[in-house]
Amino acid sequence: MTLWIVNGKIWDDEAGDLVTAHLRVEDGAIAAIERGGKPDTAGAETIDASGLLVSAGFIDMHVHLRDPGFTHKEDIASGTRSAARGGFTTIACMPNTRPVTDTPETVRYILDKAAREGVVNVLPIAAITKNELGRELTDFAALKEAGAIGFSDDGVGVQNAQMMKEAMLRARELDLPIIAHCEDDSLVQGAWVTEGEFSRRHGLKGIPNESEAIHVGRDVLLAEATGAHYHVCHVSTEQSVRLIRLAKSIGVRVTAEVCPHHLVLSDEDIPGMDPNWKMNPPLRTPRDVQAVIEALEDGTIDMIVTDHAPHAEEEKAKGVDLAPFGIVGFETAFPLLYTKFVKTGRWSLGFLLRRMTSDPARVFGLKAGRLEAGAPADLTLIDLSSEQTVDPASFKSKSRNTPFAGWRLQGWPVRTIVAGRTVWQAD
Ligand SMILES: NC(=O)N[C@@H](CC(=O)O)C(=O)O
Ligand SMILES: [Zn+2]
Ligand SMILES: [Zn+2]
Repeated sequence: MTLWIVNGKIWDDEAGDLVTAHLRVEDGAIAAIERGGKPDTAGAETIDASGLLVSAGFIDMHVHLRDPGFTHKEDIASGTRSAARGGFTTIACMPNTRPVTDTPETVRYILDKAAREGVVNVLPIAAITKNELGRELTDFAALKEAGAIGFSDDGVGVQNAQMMKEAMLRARELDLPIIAHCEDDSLVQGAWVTEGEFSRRHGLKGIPNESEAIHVGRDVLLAEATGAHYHVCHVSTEQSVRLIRLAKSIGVRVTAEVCPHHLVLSDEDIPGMDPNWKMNPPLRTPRDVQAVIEALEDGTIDMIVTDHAPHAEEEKAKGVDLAPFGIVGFETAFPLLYTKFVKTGRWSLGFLLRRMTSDPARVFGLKAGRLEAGAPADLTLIDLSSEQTVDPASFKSKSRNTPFAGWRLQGWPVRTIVAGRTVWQAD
């Protein structure tokens, strides 16, 4: 079956600009990209993308689908629809579910349910330790065999260095990454905001930057010693950036990600005791925000991820001390970054797209993420001129925990295509 997507604009790296192109899709894959001219679409299904950006579908290597076990927050059906609305076509889900994704059965449950009820590609990440308790490693080989693409105890840090070293040795043997949530528990002690202006003004205990960076420092040394691919989750501090930059400069196999909220918000933006501004890692100081932006720009940080972390309204309503950490991310990520960094002239559109498509694909060895013949026809169509106000009530996610409600943003996805099939379209 042939599908043509005609008259769209694609980013051309050589030209450093948008050019008009027509994409021919055959059997779920991109068969050809024709620049300019008028394609012969006779008899084929055709999508007119006039006035729209056509990008490779976004890839998000850090998300929480809450399935199994916390399906009142999100499930695979709602989470993948939320992803599709945000323009994401491949997502990697974290194992802090119930049960924790620490057995081949749970990995298979996720893949089976995603195949039946999901609308985008779902890549399961399995736990490093059983029940994410940090006491005993999971069976990495069996988890890989079942379909896990990497290992993480996201939600908590692996506190024991020997445990982490052993994990890296085993991951190295299987050629899969360790994807680390970096947090030293002994340095955190119940705080919910960073040490900074906000915590001082309100007399709150703060989460110090070292609680993250101390794990990064430890783990790049372990990655150097073991040769494992070590990927740092949601980098938020200047100190972590410095360590990753140093490790990369000496050839350690380290890669890293950053979330939109850590690029756009600092602790000084927190309006008050609002649980929708509570996430882990916390919003850091303006100096840290500058450091992670520069790190993303110079390649120290490889990619953007949302860390989509849905929580139910009644859970977030418990107040800042009791509410769980986390904010939803899929449905605001692109317009937020387009508005804040591309519209303002700081980044080219091509740069933003790369960090959301081909860079995660390169780091994790995925076939998607590129607009080229032979690649899967996972595509996102975006109206770069459309302006909308963020309305959590419109989210496809089951949860609404966002600090961006009411923000006026530009550059909204309008249609998401996975393997040549439209999985979401704006009304
Ligand atoms: N980021 C968060 O604030 N929360 C995540 C856990 C995590 O990513 O560490 C969650 O699962 O809710
Ligand atoms: Zn985490
Ligand atoms: Zn997470």
